[in-house]
Amino acid sequence: MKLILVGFMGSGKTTVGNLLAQKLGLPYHDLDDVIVETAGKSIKQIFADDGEPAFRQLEHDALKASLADDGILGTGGGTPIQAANFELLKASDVPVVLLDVMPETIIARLKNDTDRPLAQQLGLHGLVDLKGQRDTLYQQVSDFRIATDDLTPLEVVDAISQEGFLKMSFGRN
Ligand SMILES: Nc1ncnc2c1ncn2[C@@H]1O[C@H](COP(=O)(O)OP(=O)(O)OP(=O)(O)O)[C@@H](O)[C@H]1O
Ligand SMILES: O=C(O)C1=C[C@@H](O)[C@@H](O)[C@H](O)C1
Ligand SMILES: [Mg+2]
Repeated sequence: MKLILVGFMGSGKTTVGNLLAQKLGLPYHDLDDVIVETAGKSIKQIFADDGEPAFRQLEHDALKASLADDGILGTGGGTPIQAANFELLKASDVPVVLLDVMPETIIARLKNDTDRPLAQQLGLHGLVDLKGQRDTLYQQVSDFRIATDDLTPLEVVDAISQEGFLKMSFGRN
């Protein structure tokens, strides 16, 4: 991989990752999509049938397999929180960018979402607590942080593109 995006649900990893990959002419890989393809069912269905631990094992296997691929990787919101995944991300020499969001932004972006099982289980305020529990790990795993609350997805792409590591990795802007 050339760049990895991490951040909480609704931070924009999938949206921004797709746009960034398009801009750079690189493939985009979304870890949640890799998991769905491998399992042959939706994330919601994996949680319902097999439980969260089974989902986390699939997620770990997908991360390990994907790191060797070329392109941009958008992780799942919980990916860096699992210790083994945190170690994999820290050990890789791929720049990790944290897309950050304030609680109000998460609530605004996910209020009509029905596909994220944790959002359904915890409710919007439970989600905000979960983000608080995860924030330190998101920060520790990442090389660079962007506060996305007041940026459009394209502005987030521009902010990433302006970073030195991107020029180094891609040799262009
Ligand atoms: N910068 C932004 N400004 C406004 N809306 C955004 C922005 N980024 C993402 N969104 C919107 O927020 C919602 C969630 O975005 P997205 O699916 O990209 O998040 P994610 O980080 O991939 O979440 P998950 O971890 O659950 O996969 C989408 O409806 C998307 O259009
Ligand atoms: O934050 C999380 O733990 C999750 C985020 C999504 O991307 C999915 O990976 C799944 O819904 C779990
Ligand atoms: Mg996503």
